Amino acid sequence: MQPSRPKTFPDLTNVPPQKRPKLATVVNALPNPNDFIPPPISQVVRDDFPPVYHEEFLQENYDPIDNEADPDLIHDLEFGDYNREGEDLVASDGEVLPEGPTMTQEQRWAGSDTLAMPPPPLPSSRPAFTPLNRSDPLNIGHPRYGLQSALVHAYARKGIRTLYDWQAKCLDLPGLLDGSRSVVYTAPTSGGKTMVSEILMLKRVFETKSKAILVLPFVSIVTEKTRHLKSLLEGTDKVVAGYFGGEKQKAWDAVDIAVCTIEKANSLVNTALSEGKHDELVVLVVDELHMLGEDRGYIIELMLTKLLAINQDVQIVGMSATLKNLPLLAHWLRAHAFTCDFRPVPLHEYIVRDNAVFDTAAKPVCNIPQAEHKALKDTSVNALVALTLETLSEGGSVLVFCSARGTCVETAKLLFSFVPVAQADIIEKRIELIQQLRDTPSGVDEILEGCVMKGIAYHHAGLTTEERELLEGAYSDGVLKILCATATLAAGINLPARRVIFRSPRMGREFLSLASYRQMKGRAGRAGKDPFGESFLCCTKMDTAKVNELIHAPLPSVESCLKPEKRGLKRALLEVIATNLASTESAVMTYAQSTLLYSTEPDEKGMKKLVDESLDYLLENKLIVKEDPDGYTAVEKSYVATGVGQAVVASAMTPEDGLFVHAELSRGMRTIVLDDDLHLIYHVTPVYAQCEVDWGILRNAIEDLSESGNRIMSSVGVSPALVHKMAMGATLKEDKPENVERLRIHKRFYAALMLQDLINERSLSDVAAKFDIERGFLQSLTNLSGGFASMVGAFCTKLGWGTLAMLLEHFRDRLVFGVKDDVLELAKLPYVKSATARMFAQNGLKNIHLVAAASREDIVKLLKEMRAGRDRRSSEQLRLMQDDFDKKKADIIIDAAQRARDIMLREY
Ligand SMILES: Nc1ncnc2c1ncn2[C@@H]1O[C@H](COP(=O)(O)OP(=O)(O)OP(=O)(O)O)[C@@H](O)[C@H]1O
Repeated sequence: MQPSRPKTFPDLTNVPPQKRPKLATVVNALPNPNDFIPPPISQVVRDDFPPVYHEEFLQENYDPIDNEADPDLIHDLEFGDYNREGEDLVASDGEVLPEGPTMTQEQRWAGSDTLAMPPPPLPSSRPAFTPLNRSDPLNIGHPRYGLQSALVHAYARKGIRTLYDWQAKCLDLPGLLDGSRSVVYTAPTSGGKTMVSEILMLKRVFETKSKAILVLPFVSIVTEKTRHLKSLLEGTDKVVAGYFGGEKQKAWDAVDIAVCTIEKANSLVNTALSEGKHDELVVLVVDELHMLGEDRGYIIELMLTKLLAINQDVQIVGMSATLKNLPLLAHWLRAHAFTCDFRPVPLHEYIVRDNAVFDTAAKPVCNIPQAEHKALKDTSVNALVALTLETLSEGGSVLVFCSARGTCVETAKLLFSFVPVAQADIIEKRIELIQQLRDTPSGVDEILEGCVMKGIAYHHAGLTTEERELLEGAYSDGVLKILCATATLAAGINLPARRVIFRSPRMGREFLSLASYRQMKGRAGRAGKDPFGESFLCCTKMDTAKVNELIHAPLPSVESCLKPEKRGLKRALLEVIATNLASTESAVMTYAQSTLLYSTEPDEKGMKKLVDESLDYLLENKLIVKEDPDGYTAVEKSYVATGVGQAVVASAMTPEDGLFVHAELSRGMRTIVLDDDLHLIYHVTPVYAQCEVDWGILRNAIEDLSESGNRIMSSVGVSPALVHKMAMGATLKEDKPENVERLRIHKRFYAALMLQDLINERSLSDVAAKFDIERGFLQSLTNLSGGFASMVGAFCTKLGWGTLAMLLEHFRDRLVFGVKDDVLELAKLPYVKSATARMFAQNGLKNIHLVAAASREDIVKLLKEMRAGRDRRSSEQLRLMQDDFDKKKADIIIDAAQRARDIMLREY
């Protein structure tokens, strides 16, 4: 007989691990549409885990400051006298609270993994005790950290009141807090590295009234961090701005903290150098410093080398979770090296093979019983489902890393069959999420919609930015419990999970790299929510040896990418010459000797040869010229950047891309066709977009071109004969430079055709279908083009081609908003995407002034009409919620239009 089952999962979040029911009990108690009851796991994994709870965990995570308005609490923060070094915990009302188990300093230092003790019960309600003492060096309000009260409170609201011991020790290194020494440090993922850099950065910015740059690897992290710092600094006079991609850049003069992608940070440093404003920069923080050794990382090396070469007092703060040759990097950056292996949430790592679970020493831990359900015959699928359900039953969340986008969708669908329906309150939030997904420009996929109802989603680069942001937010808020994702998720924003499961040790066709594996498994364990995190790597027998190698591999040393076989020195030297940092041969050589490359291999002769070869390339391609000494004072010839060389640096292109763009623009200027957008679109289509041409589709597209389209095609060098041949199956080998160039032009033209459709207001989904690509790819192409349009604009401005620069800049906006000229301003309003802007215009709201004067009812009516088709699929409940939401949206739209109108009137 089937056991009677409750309708929902039991909520086990606050139940200590040993008191939780074993997996078998939990799973058997689940409602299951498919009558699936996995047999009991013979030995529950949980039993083997030391229940690691400790005082620090409880204190850091019990957050009395959740209640922002509590005046007593604010008082306590400022005047409290809780002494961490042994005194009692004193409640705000004077009551002395019992002490939990404490860690010795050594235990804290060694990391919490070493501490195993029974968990003290979590009190259901606990009075706010005074956790801070301004004379305690661990207290973030201690004067040595120079944080203003507003900042201390802001951190406290985020749950950070005291520093971890390692953070305080690191900050205590000589010269760090006064900014006179640089530092590079490592700590495991989620170890709290960011806090150290933030204290250093904020202290200096407030004390010196100078600027800081924070360098992060991806746009998503730049936006997340910009938001975080803005909320932290709210109410102070400091301005934070994000610099990335196609965004219009805020003038650096008006900004105190610039949060940048690597490329943008380098551009800011170049601008500061050429304008002689580099002394305004006091701190430069580089997160993920190990990226120095990766493809884009050479720009980090160029940037840091420039700062080292000017001998300015810029404090460099570099951090990473995966750095092996720390001393070498510290030596190069004239910095302290600091390392620690503390992780506030311990991580347990396992390998799963044929339903057997092993620890990293290959010791068997437990067996996952094989279910009889036919969908679970494959042992890796069986393990995936059992491991996922167990964590769900405990109220935890799961990240399932999959090797490809298709596998993400398949995995989500598979889990959908076995995950039960949740409680009503969370269902409501999921319905809201679905509605928001439906409201995105491309709507929501039906599979995703179904999965979301059960708290499952997939996440990969094929989704649009809006979709990904909504899913990420819902996952962080606990509305979604399972994310099936590709590696892009781990590399992007921080979305931790109780349990991380790797469906296989492969990403795409490649075996997992050590760096990716570390980053992905590091997502296990949510600080403040989980007592520990777990990572399960599923593999087959065939993979055993390679998996073993992976989990025991030492970290690779970071190497310079300026080696001649990698990036070389061309861009580096062009930048220092164009920014007047070095002009003579000896100065260029001094700069080259400040690189990581030279620091790693101090071979003067080898470096001289490399410098000479690079200078020859720059001279040959007329990016620099050699000026003779004046015969009186100068003893050395000096190098000067030509107009094109200056333009390449100002636009932040590589010399190769810059030369290509220059050649194309010069040709284009002679034959420019202005009766069709396509020509200008072609020039803002990124030369580096990874766009594979479907030659059959290209052939069809060029057959449909207008007469002016045909002129543009031949003007840029697209050959219909070649397209036809390729569509018939011919190949063009990239073994000759002219073939490489021809392919590059055809790829660029193909991408330009996609962009042309978008700015003529065809929907993302339609264009993606026409060119048979994913919507996410298409969207990232538009974002890249927005960024590239700004680069080409800067290029033209530097060359004095002002009119062309203006035309291209205008296209930047049209690309970003995907609209024709007449509704561009409308599309910039919040919640008004291209289709809504067009709908407004067609219904008489043709400009900002008219929207500003419109009534809430007018706007609500139009918004309702916009989603009329989609509403047919919605339930009554959902429609009512949507009506409410429309009213809020209408108010925001009108308010934004009124503000935009006022600015326009003022400027006029
Ligand atoms: N002293 C502290 N007290 C309490 N929480 C902290 C403290 N320091 C950091 N945290 C919290 O720990 C979590 C992880 O910290 P953080 O993001 O700084 O780690 P990280 O080492 O930079 O991780 P990653 O390698 O993933 O970037 C964050 O939620 C942060 O707010």
